[in-house]
Amino acid sequence: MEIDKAIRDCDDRRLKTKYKNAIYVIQRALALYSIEEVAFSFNGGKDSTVLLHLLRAGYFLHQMEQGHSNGGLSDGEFTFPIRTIYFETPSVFPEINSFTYETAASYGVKLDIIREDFKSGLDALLKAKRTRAIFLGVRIGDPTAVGQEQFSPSSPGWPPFMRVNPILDWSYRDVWAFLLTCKVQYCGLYDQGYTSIGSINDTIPNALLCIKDSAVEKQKFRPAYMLSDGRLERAGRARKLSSVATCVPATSNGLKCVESHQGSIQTASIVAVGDEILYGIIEDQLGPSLCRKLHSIGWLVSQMATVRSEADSVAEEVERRKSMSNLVFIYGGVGPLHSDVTVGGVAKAFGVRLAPDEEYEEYLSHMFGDKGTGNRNEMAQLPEGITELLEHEKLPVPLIKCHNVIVLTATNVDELDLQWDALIDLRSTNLLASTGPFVSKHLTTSLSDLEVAKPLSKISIEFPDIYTGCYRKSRAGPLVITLEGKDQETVEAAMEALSKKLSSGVKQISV
Ligand SMILES: Cc1cc2nc3c(=O)[nH]c(=O)nc-3n(C[C@H](O)[C@H](O)[C@H](O)COP(=O)(O)O)c2cc1C
Ligand SMILES: Nc1ncnc2c1ncn2[C@@H]1O[C@H](COP(=O)(O)OP(=O)(O)OP(=O)(O)O)[C@@H](O)[C@H]1O
Ligand SMILES: [Mg+2]
Repeated sequence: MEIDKAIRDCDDRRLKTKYKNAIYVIQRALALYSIEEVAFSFNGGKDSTVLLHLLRAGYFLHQMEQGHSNGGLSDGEFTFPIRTIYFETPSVFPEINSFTYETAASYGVKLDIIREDFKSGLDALLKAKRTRAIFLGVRIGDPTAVGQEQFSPSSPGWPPFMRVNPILDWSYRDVWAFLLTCKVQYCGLYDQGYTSIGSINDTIPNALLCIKDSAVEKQKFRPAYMLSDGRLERAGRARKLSSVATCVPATSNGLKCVESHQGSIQTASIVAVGDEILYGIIEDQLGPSLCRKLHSIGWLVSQMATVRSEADSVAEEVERRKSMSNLVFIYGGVGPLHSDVTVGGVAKAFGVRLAPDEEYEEYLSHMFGDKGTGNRNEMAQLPEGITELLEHEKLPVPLIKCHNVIVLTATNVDELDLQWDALIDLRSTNLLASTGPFVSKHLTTSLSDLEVAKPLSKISIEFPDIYTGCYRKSRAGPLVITLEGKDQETVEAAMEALSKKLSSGVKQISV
């Protein structure tokens, strides 16, 4: 088998180890699932090209182990036995598309073409054919790899199958070492400076490979394998635009909108991460405290959510909130433990990967001294290209800000106070500018909800800038009505009008 031979004959020890481990994962998958139950997701990209050849080798070696002396293939037989799916979209690069078809034809791969989005396509596939595991060319640097292992069940909300990622731990360099050592064909775009390929709408050649030659009019690029720092593999990929970005005037840096807002309403979302809160083992104290703090500076907290300690859950919530609020605060799940998935989830929400941050690492080594282990380095992995460190003399380690998402590391209210004071103090960033405090008026009444409903709704119509809210401490107790707004006179006028409407059973309380 030519791939296996090329690796055996080469003297790149690192590549040999990577190959051996990937083949091991493939063989375990083929032992766990029957050949009819597995599928390979192939799209002509460099990573899936690597995987195609690894699967060919892995299947061959698996067959040899099963006692087929020729790897189960009779002479001249070229049929690749694993069902192969390709999601073909109108925005695919024509070069990628033709490479996918041509490669499939060369290696006897029968392609199942799917022309739906990933989720619906997989749903239909699973309904039509029993598929328990899908091989993917996902690697650790990909935004989508956050939280994944070599065998990872599909995410909540996705059809159920096992994602098998044999090259998860391969670096950019490993991918090119493999393709060049095995002398296999790859898509021609990689020779034109493309280093990671999405769609024609979001991918350009990697500027780091640009050959600056003023004599030549058209820009030229070096081949992808010449990119020396694999962490910059995705530099030619545009950031994904959020589908709900219209809700607030979000800008590309997500923060311009927070600049000067005296009298206007700024909104914040709060996300707590922790299975313990959801199990009822501990009570979240930071959320309510943060609500009070934000309210005191005139911000509106539009949502407070608690999510599981799971990168996908964090990513989903942050993705939704970041485009609907001016700022998102997230806490819990920050650190080196297995359950500390918050920073990874934030990276995933923005479609970037985690990469080592030397400055942050420096802070951590000051803090932990020599006690650090490899885990400490993991803590210094931050969302690449979007992280700003918020430094303040009161903070031993800066806070992490990714566009409009702030990761708080506080574990109790005292620590939160400290971090809040630092954020307020960071005047240069104008992050948490006060938008003018809310003015609140409360009144209690012994009237029933039915009696109050109509007058109160009239007030909301007459005073559209005023928030009206009601609550009771018990079903039998009095009803407390709150009117709140930014303008003292309007709030007072609304309160007077309401008091008149509720002429009996009313007692105004001081604020
Ligand atoms: C076969 C297959 C299975 C996938 N399963 C999941 C999944 O379980 N969870 C998820 O969030 N995304 C899943 N995805 C989507 C990928 O994570 C990712 O969004 C996609 O490959 C696009 O990557 P790109 O943005 O790097 O081009 C799956 C994609 C494919 C092709
Ligand atoms: N349109 C698609 N059809 C089938 N599989 C896909 C598709 N898009 C992504 N995948 C799967 O997801 C994996 C990761 O995609 P990704 O774009 O990161 O890698 P790639 O396309 O192989 O290489 P590159 O990073 O250079 O684009 C692919 O290797 C493939 O297994
Ligand atoms: Mg790709």
